[in-house]
Amino acid sequence: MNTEAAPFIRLRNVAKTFTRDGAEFQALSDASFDIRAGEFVCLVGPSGCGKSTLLRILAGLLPANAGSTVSIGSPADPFRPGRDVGIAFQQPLLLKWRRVLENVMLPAEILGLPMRETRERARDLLNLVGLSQAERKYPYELSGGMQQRVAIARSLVHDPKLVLMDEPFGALDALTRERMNVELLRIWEKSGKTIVLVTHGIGEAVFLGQRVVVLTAGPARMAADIPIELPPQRTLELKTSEAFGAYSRRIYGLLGMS
Ligand SMILES: Nc1ncnc2c1ncn2[C@@H]1O[C@H](COP(=O)(O)OP(=O)(O)OP(=O)(O)O)[C@@H](O)[C@H]1O
Repeated sequence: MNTEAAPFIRLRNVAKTFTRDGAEFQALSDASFDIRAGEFVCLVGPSGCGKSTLLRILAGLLPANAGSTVSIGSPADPFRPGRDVGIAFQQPLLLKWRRVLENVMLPAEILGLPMRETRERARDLLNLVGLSQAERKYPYELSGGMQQRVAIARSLVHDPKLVLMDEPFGALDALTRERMNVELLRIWEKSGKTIVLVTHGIGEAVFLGQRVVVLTAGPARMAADIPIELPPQRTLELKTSEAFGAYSRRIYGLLGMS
């Protein structure tokens, strides 16, 4: 008997074809990998290789081609895409007329979850992202990094099983981005969520991911699924280590950049 727990997400031969100007266009082909519950997986690859397409398939926003297997959750604990997914994008997309706390509460409000518990949870999350002093501020009063922290708190407020992040730090300056990477790992450890994060940054993927899935363009396909065996306590010094450099070089090589 197989005693190993079934993965939380199972992808087999996932492909997506779009029709453009009357012709078929392959945006993603043959993505096959598993994600365990609580794992942090990064998807890395050049522009147009199908990263966001894969994220949209995981979010249940886009159907994959026939023949693809996308299985999330289990029959005993079925996955409900609208309810169980939290999303953070490159732009924080906060509502400018709502205060920080009210922005964080929004997904739970839309889902009709109880307000009192939601407010408490939103406060806990603002504390987790280091913004408990800012709950009554408006988005324009916050820096870009602070706004992105609000967006991360918002993605967690309805207690989703899966958090999908599409270049969440792409709009931030390099130093804030590095700081947010460390913060995100801390938030992930505390929240125990399964996170799938899309990035163009090879260093960012190696630093954050327990695994890095490499996608290539022209044609779009999955090139590798690499376990990152670096110490669990990831500090910025790690980025100068030999092991970190070796993982990064391997991914640059897969992307034809070395
Ligand atoms: N709805 C759609 N209809 C037609 N083509 C699409 C659609 N969505 C995406 N594409 C195309 O599929 C390809 C993959 O797009 P996708 O956004 O997944 O790439 P990406 O790797 O996330 O790129 P980037 O890093 O630039 O965001 C692109 O060529 C894109 O133009």
